[in-house]
Amino acid sequence: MSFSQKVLYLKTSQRCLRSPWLTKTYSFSDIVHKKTKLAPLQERRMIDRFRIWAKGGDGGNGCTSIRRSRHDRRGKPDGGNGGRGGDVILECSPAVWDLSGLQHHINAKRGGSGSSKNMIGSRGADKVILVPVGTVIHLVEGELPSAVEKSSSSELDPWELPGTVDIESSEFSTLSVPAYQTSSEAEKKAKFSGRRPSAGEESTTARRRNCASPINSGTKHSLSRGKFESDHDDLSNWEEESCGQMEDQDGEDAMGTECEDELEETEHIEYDVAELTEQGQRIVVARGGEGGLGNLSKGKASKMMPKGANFDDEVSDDYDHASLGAGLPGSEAVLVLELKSIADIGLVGMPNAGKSTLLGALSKAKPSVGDYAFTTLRPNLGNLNYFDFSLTVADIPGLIRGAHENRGLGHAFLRHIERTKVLAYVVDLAAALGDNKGIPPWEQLNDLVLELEYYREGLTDRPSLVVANKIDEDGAEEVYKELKHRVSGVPIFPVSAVLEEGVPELKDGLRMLISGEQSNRLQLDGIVLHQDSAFVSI
Ligand SMILES: Nc1nc2c(ncn2[C@@H]2O[C@H](COP(=O)(O)OP(=O)(O)OP(=O)(O)O)[C@@H](O)[C@H]2O)c(=O)[nH]1
Repeated sequence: MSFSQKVLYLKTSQRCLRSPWLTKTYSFSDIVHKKTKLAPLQERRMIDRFRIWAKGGDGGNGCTSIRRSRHDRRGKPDGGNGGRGGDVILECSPAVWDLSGLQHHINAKRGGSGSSKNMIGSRGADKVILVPVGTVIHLVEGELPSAVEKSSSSELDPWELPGTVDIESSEFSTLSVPAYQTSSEAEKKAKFSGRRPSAGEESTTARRRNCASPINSGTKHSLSRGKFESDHDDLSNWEEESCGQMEDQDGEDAMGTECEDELEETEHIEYDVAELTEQGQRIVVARGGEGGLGNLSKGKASKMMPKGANFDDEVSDDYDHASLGAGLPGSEAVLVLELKSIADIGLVGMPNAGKSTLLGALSKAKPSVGDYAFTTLRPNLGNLNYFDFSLTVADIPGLIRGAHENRGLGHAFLRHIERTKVLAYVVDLAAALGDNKGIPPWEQLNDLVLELEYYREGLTDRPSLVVANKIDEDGAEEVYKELKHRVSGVPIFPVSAVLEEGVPELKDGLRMLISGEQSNRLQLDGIVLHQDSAFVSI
């Protein structure tokens, strides 16, 4: 008996021992491994809220290098600057349906270190994350996201120079950082954007840049300088480098503790700071840190100091040559992404009311249709075309009582309704007919309005109409008459989505709501729930 056969035998015998009710001795092949059948809801639940931690790539370290020759024994500095770290970018793409493909922690690449002969380190690669159309960004920590032009990262200039000698530049985007208050606005911007603050900005608490965000530990970098022998006798050209020799000194010094104290904040979310609504739209959520300066640029930077000021004297404490050479950490941000579909018309209704079938009849969309509840797990979008313009229709997953308390798909679809201009309440005329145990259409409407209002007050306060679906079913005509009797204030369209009957009239009705010719709203006052009905069979 081979080893694997022994293992199988042991497993089988153990299984038999654990199951005393089994009288028959099962051979291994008799044991059927049944795959548990998952409900469709469990299989592909839509993720429309997701928390991410984004971190821009750290800047590469500057290089310290001296180039000597037989004609120049003392040598000249020729260390290149470190490359800028990559950005974390969110890109809007219609190819993505929900936020399930995302990861919680997203890091862009670090910039390359500079090298001798004034060679600049490579720019760290951006991390581009695709998110669906209609993604709204809420900010928990970090800097506000900033929009970028519609261009792919490959088109970005790979030789984009880090701050280098332009240390007084203030052209960087003026992003505000609401959650953390520090001594000056300028320092605050620099701290979170991962850029090197200008000399003026650095004056008081320059070392704080080492704790660029509350997520960073107070890790301090210092450059171990290369040792140069100026009286070297070798007549050939040679170079000595100490590129990227960085030491991480763990443990917190006094300044680190100060930083942490300063940044202690309770979580405070800024809602709706940005949204991605168009294909290709890009937003930078975490910026890469600037690269450190090579010793060539450091020399130039010191020459740019105001006359009379000595570079070393002025900033020796906090902003010395060593720290200039270290790449700055990338900025960090904690965000909550939320998906809210954008559509002109939202089809709202109970499960199985026929919303998906109706969307298919109104547009060329082909959503999945099933005779079980919650066939639709994510909003399906379709285009409703008129001869002169077109509208977007969203089939929003079925709503049940208690959805505002997150029952059923709950908030997963309620938030999608927020971004529709017009509501079409789809009711099933046949829900309570004969043996069907559903609820009558007027009660369906009452529940729908209640759920929307419980979720967010005023959500139903937008132009609406009622689609009385399944008019083709036996007895549905009478229910429709009763419905018209009980519901007032909104137009009601009898429709058979399956047979596409009544669809042209419905299209005209929707058009009038969108154009503003009609602005009826469905309100609870307009629904009569209890009255003597002639339809005892319901
Ligand atoms: N007789 C009849 N049946 C219809 C009509 N419209 C839809 N149905 C049927 O009703 C069932 C549910 O249709 P769907 O379009 O999946 O309903 P839904 O409202 O999208 O359902 P959820 O995805 O659960 O929200 C399917 O079996 C359809 O064939 C109609 O006009 N007449």
